Amino acid sequence: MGCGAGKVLPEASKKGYVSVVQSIVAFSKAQDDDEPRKHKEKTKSSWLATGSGAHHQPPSNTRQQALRDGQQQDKVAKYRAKFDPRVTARYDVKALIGRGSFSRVVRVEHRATRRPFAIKMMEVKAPGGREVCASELAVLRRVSHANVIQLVEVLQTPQRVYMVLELATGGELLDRVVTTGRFTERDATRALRMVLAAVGYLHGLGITHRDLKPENLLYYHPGADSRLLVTDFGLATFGGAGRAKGDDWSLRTTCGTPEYMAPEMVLRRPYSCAVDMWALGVIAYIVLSGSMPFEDDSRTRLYRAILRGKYSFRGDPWPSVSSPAKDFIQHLLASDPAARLTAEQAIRHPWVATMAAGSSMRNLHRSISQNLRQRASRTSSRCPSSTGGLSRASSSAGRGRLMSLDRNQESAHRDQYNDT
Ligand SMILES: Nc1ncnc2c1ncn2[C@@H]1O[C@H](COP(=O)(O)OP(=O)(O)OP(=O)(O)O)[C@@H](O)[C@H]1O
Repeated sequence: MGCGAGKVLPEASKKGYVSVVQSIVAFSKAQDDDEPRKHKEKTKSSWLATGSGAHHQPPSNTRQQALRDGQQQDKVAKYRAKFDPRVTARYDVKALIGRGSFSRVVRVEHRATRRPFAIKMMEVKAPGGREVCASELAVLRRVSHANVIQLVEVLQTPQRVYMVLELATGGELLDRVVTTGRFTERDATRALRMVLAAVGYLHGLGITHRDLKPENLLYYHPGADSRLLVTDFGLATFGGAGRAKGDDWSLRTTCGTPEYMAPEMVLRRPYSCAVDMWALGVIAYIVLSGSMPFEDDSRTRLYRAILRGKYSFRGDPWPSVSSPAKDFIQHLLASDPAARLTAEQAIRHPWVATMAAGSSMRNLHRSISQNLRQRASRTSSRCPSSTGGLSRASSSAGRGRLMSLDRNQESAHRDQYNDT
């Protein structure tokens, strides 16, 4: 999922939006370690770890556990030292949650209130960092919705921006699918309704997310009644969604994660917020089956499959999945963006609206988990450095998040894939 070399920057933040940020502290000077970051490393758990991942393995003895605890403490101390003292005066850094392409995310506690938060520290001096940060901030300052991660405060230095965010402790969407032991179409609709509510809200504000995928959907808390939150607005942009119907075709930058990219984006045609709805179709397919509708080691073949709209409902658990669920996916994975469901229409689709009334009791958990594990072991045998997770595995295979293709690659790219 990491943004590799060759990225083109997203649009800079737009002015004129009212900020929901409670306070902004602009620091005049800052300490900076400027440590070069060679690769993205995530330390949090993933659904894969229920099978073979290191993060979930039980300690073989207490000495090893103590060693691990010590290592974790060292890491926290290291991260704490990287934070500007004015930030640590306000927030106590408790644990490292993960790292993104331009960011480190830590769990913190507000010293005065003892309330927990996440701080996403972004390197604005890194190439591309300023733009990603500006996009994310522009969007986060504008939004306030139960299913969208909430920005609480922004602290900044010349080198870094510290976004204080509400803390999501419930794990990623697929973690929950795997760990609950029971997963039905009703559960899938429950999750998708929350995502659709968020996406409908964003599109209504004229915001296109452009990187919707299961890893960017986090549960607020571990309980069964938790809200699901859309996160990671680094590629989000204003435009393409002005009328919330996907008829504002003003976006052009090719970006996102290849497996989730809509055909019009693959073709580098002007696109709209309908690209988010395609990504939701991919997410729905994954959530119901544990497999990807479009997947290939070769980026060329992957894009061709996307352009052909070539996916199938073969193999487990598809025979057990209801026709309305498949119909829902088909209306999102519609090659013609104008024919694709909008968020508003998707939430009214009979499968979603009835919460899969006709098929809610079938337990799909076993097949989904099996497919996820099989995919993970296939990926890790091809690229042993993979730490697991759908996108992380993809990333190791060289198919992580893209910001854009170079302008001069544009026509060659279109010729290469537009052969269907
Ligand atoms: N508010 C939050 N609460 C809990 N965990 C979070 C929060 N925000 C981000 N994370 C986690 O922190 C990690 C890093 O997230 P971040 O958004 O910085 O990068 P990313 O999306 O993983 O990578 P990239 O920047 O390449 O897209 C992820 O594992 C993410 O799930």
